[in-house]
Amino acid sequence: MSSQENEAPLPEGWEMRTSRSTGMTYFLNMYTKKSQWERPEAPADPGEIRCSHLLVKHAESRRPSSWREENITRTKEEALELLKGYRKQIVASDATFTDLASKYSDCSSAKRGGDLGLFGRGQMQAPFEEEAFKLKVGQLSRPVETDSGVHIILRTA
Ligand SMILES: O=C(O)CN(Cc1ccccc1)C(=O)c1nc(-c2ccccc2)[nH]c1C(=O)O
Repeated sequence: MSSQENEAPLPEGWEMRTSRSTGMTYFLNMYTKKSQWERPEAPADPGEIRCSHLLVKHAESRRPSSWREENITRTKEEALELLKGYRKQIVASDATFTDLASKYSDCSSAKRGGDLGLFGRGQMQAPFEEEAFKLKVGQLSRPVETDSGVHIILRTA
């Protein structure tokens, strides 16, 4: 029994492989298919993820206007209260994320149930990216503030 087999399980998203040419053990990131010799300490970076979000804008949003409302005047606190209410409904299964995002999100993605498609790091505003890349698939974020407004994020892939 080599030391490798009886060590702690690998972090999520990694697999152990043996090099056909050298017989050496290496580690494969199952998302990006990148390999490395060092035993990984953290879950594999997924490279790209897919999320949906529900954005509630407010008077301090960089662009306080949306398909829903020409001139958005609610305060940031009111926006946060609205968003917490939507999150409660989703967690209690009283409504679906897609349904509420379609009806209430101030982002143009509301037309797609909040779906933003696949994105990698460096594409979204930093607070949004930071929260989104922490989520496991199927997990719903806590409210996140960006220059656009306040969001809840659902990781879908
Ligand atoms: O922040 C601004 O100056 C204006 N934006 C940026 C924007 C505007 C149109 C389409 C995409 C992004 C928004 O306010 C905005 N941000 C988002 C957004 C923010 C974070 C993640 C995904 C979308 N959606 C919107 C929107 O109107 O539809």
